[in-house]
Amino acid sequence: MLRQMSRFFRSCGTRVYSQYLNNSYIFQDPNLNDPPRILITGSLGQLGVEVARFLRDIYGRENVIMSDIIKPRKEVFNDGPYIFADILDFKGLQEIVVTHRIDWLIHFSALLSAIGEQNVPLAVRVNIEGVHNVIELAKQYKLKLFIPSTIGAFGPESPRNPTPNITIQRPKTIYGVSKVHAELLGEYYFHRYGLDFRCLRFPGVISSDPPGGGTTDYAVAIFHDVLRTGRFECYLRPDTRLPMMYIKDCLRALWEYMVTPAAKLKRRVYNVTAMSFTPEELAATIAKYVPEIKVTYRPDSRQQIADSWPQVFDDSAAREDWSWHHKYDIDKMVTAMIDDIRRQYN
Ligand SMILES: NC(=O)C1=CN([C@@H]2O[C@H](COP(=O)(O)OP(=O)(O)OC[C@H]3O[C@@H](n4cnc5c(N)ncnc54)[C@H](O)[C@@H]3O)[C@@H](O)[C@H]2O)C=CC1
Ligand SMILES: CC(=O)[C@H](N)C(=O)O
Repeated sequence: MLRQMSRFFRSCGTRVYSQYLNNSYIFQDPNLNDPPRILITGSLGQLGVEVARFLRDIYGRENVIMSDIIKPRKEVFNDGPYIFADILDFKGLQEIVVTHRIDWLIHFSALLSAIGEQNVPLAVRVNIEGVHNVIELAKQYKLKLFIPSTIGAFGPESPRNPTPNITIQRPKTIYGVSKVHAELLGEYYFHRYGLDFRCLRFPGVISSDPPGGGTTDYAVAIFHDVLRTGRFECYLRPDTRLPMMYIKDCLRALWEYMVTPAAKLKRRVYNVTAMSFTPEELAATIAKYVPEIKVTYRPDSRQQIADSWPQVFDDSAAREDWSWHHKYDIDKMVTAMIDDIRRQYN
């Protein structure tokens, strides 16, 4: 149904289609008549599956190629092009870009903050060598390159409330170090070679898909546990405030940023966010809909990571330069998540 609507609106022209997608906000996407061919690396993770679905609805199923090193679920495999791509294999990536005539590269492959600390050498390879490969590839084939960064690119010496777009960045995880590296390398390639590098620093992203080993994952796990059992044991202290965003805002931020004309961008790396809350505040909001909820707290090593991250993220530069605005606050996100997860379990 969504696909049929998308086709209908697309046939009406850019303006109408964009209005339909954004509801109240008309966003001009000049790519609709000649859709880009998009490769997503690490596409079987929490964000990749959703981003692929979102972009396929806009640009057509065949134009968005999902890739990863793991075997896809049947539904993912049947939903559109899926190929094996190891981001450590430069020649293999070259072959994919050439064979599939890729225009945009969305680079999601990474080891997240908590899992990265458990295997630093692998995180260095995937998060740093992987970026070297995709950035060279993007330069060689003149691709538009999106690499997400994170609130984890800041550290204890950064101002935490709020954390501005430009400030001191001394992260204390290999994940954060690798993301600062990607931000700086991307900016360098933009200035030195004119590479169309784009990077958003996302906060914790909340969706019903399983997260990949981060510090903000509690805000996803709590919904699954509470809706199944009524209970949740949180690995962060109840007062740990972190910036967050619902998946639908994340998808729209990524797309709106990708189609913003280069002339409007005053920088290549932007903070984006939607809300900030603590586990205690999240539990209280869920309790409005699931009154029997019982949450206990047992902080582990992820507490130290969270304590070094921003509490409130200042994304005013994105709001000024390309009109970024979120639509989901904590209440709207909680009701959407409860609906999403109830549908999954029914
Ligand atoms: N989920 C979140 O809350 C946030 C995510 N991000 C960034 O967004 C991107 C995607 O995040 P998620 O989907 O949550 O991560 P995830 O951990 O769920 O997925 C990462 C994917 O990378 C793949 N991968 C690992 N090694 C690979 C290799 N050698 N070659 C190809 N693929 C490989 C994995 O198989 C996995 O499917 C990451 O770069 C992450 O840093 C940034 C901020 C917040
Ligand atoms: C905020 C992120 O980058 C990620 N979800 C993590 O917690 O590692």
